[in-house]
Amino acid sequence: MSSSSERKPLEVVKGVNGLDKVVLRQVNGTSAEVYLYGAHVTSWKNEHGEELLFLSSKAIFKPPKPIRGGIPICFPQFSNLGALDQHGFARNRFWTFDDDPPPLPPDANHKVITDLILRSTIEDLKIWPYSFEYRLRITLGPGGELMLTSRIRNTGTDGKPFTFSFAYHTYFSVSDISEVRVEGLETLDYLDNCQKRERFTEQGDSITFESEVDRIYLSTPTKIAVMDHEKKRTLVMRKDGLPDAVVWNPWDKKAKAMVDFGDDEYKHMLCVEAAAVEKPITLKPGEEWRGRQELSTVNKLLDP
Ligand SMILES: O=P(O)(O)OC[C@H]1O[C@H](O)[C@H](O)[C@@H](O)[C@@H]1O
Repeated sequence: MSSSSERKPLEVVKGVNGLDKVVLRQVNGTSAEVYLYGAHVTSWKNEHGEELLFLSSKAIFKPPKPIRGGIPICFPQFSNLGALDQHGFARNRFWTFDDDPPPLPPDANHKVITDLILRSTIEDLKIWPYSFEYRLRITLGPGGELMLTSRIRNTGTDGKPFTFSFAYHTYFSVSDISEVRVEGLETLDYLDNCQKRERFTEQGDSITFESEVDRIYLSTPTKIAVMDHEKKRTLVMRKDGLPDAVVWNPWDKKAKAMVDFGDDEYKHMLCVEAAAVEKPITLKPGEEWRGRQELSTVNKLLDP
């Protein structure tokens, strides 16, 4: 077993079914992994090696099926809000290393960074007739904070603008969904996918879970906290350029209906998805959009 000092901060290895993945490691023992397939983060571990993201034991690492868990990228369409397949095609594509990354920020020296890139292909243009370049920067900070920064540019030369919706579809690992509380979404309006996507207002002082939840919270604060009572741990999401937040737990019935999801796994996961849904983003040729989320943990329950 190589010691942490020998293990490289950034390494490309073969993952499940021989799919390439990038492993990012910090000296404090934190780590993250991202598959080139879907630019899909599948692991984010704290300094004790505890996994903070949920990955289904039945996840199918076989294109074109998206990986169930981790952080799927929903682009250029969230859910069924458009003519494409559910959540668009970015999560079903092989991304490449951005071999010409933009210059690193001045404070990069203690961060581990990898850039992945997706460009429109001839095939993609048939289903979504817009040229784009999508750069995803994944950063593991010195304290183990995990940051995803998406830069999406309209590279079209035909003068055509394009419009897209987007989400980082983050699956958090939780001890017991009935012991989880979400802070930061109180009093907000949401669209309830379990009630024909009708608009409601959140009444609770925090969100708890006793049944299926599938809500698009609108114009949310930049910080959302997921409290795991059993672990006495708070998962903190900070986001920028992503005004909405989707909260999803399939509960028992939907769990049983998903082949790539264990019947009881709904008890140990919660999706909180930084998103741009209510107001899709329009880019003219040459324009670039940036959407960022940073995940971190606090080893206590933050006061409401
Ligand atoms: O099964 P998927 O295509 O990955 O979608 C999984 C879930 O994603 C989001 O959370 C949507 O709000 C849900 O309605 C959907 O069921």
